[in-house]
Amino acid sequence: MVFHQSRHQGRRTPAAGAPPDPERTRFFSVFRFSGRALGLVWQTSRGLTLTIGALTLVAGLLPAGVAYVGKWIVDGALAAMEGRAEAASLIGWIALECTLVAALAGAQRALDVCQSLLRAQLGQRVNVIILEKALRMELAQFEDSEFYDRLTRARREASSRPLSLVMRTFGLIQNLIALLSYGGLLLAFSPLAVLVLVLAGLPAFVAETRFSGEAFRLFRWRAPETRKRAYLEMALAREDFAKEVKIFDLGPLFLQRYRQIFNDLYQEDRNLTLRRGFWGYVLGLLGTLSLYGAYAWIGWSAVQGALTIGSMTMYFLVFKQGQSAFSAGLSAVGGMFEDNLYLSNLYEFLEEPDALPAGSAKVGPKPGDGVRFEDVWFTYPGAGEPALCGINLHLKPGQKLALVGENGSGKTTLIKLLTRLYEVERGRILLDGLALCDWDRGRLRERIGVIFQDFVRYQMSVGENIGAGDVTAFADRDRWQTAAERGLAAELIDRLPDGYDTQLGRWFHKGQELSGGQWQKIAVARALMRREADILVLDEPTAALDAEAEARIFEQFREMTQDRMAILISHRFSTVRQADLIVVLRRGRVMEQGDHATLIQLDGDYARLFKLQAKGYQ
Ligand SMILES: Nc1ncnc2c1ncn2[C@@H]1O[C@H](COP(=O)(O)OP(=O)(O)OP(=O)(O)O)[C@@H](O)[C@H]1O
Repeated sequence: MVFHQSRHQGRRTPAAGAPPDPERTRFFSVFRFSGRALGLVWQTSRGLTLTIGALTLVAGLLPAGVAYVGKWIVDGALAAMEGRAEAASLIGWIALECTLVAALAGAQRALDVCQSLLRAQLGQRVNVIILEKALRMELAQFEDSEFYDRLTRARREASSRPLSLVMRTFGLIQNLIALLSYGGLLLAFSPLAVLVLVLAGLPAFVAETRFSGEAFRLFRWRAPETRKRAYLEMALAREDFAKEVKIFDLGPLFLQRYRQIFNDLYQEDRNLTLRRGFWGYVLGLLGTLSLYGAYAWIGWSAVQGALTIGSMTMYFLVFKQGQSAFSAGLSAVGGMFEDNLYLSNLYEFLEEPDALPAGSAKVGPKPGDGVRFEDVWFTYPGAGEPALCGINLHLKPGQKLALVGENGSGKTTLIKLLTRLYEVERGRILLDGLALCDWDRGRLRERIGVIFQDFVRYQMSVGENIGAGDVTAFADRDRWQTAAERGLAAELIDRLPDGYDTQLGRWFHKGQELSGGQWQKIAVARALMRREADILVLDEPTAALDAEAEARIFEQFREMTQDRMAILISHRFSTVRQADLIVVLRRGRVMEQGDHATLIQLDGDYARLFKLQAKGYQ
């Protein structure tokens, strides 16, 4: 964890007199996502999208109708009071008004219902799109913290934003329709009144748009802080951290950092919220002033006899509602701007390049040639030094290779390249005479069974933990059993309360925790699920096993892999010495290679380390 780094690093704070803010020039371009969001919603549910469209139209038109009928009711009542008309004629207008209001309420409620249904479907759809994309990406991308931020940002907000954008678009249309119909009514009074209505709402809109852009920039800048906070929350609240956090009494320190990050973020939030609130109020006042100005004007016209009382009440209502429709429309535009900004995160993530395309070969030109590393170089993204430098190796079918070397010498990296989790930077790795990148990805995976030292402890049943080694037999109980027996896990599984159905881990109800060595046995069984694999790789799988279990596993392993290739990474020389080929790595280079006898004779690194360990047992 690196916390000392300044949180303002890499930020662009707009300075006075600075060249045009790129964020601002992006103001209009961000609207490019509106179409894509609409497309997404349309593909999610055409029926719901169409229904929402129709309801929007109805809900937009009805309010003006309500205002208009209101005028007839007031005028009718006045005429009846003055004896100019029958009071009974009012009933028809009132019934119509009642119907219109009921229809409007119905349309609004139906809109809410459709929106809820669409929200659930769309949230799921966007999450699936994000996860599918994540599956297509390279491991290296996951290890890049900026990529991880993009993924987190996309996941955090993007599932709700497309719907929000579409609902706001519909809301905007609804308000525009309402506004046009109000405008139509108000025009009969005075075109100037329409202009006042429009102008009074503009400043609030400009301010709102500005603030929402600012809120978005805060959101983006904060991704690293948010990640740190999430990490600290995890370290403080998760069971697998609890042991160390308690023993080392790290809780108060972590909590203090957690608070500090919040305080920094809160300062910025508070600032923005206060400014937003202040300007919202001041500019909103302008609207209130124009409303009462218009009331005075309309009232004065009625007093002058230019308007009937019914028309006066209608214009009052129309102006008031027109104003709220206008500001609702404008804030919908502001919200759309914000939604677009957030959606740009989603599309930015989705536009990340996929993993490099693989070839389609299912067999190589030299079957039986085994694995060759030819002058292989590799540097981790962002690392100063290469992790592997000019590796040359040849492993033939039936041969067992042991990789030894100090920590960080490149053993695991070599396996990651062999399994194509990373691409070689220079040189090539050949299987049966064909470069790995030309192999069909699925075929390559079938041929290699691997278990890494940091294997995953799936919070699933024991059987599924083993079955994960071969998805085609994920639920095949016979295969679980065979693999478990070979991995020496069968005995421990039999002692578990529900055998292969025992839930492992502590996340779920009745979860059973295993010891480190027991988990390793399960992991070894997982690697042994790959019956078809002719290259088996065990990256320090036995570090937590007792000596007897280790010896038995390797015996099994040798038997199983008689005609296959096996690669073993281990710091235990008692196991390593049995390999046909031992490769000693140091700082990414092959220092020595040969079998045990040759290397002992060479009297180099291997011989020194071997003797050191042997001495420990004397
Ligand atoms: N994901 C990564 N990103 C950047 N550098 C890495 C990454 N993984 C390993 N390295 C670096 O690459 C070098 C080789 O690491 P590797 O994991 O291959 O060592 P190893 O020989 O397997 O070590 P160990 O015996 O400790 O498991 C190390 O210097 C390490 O710091």
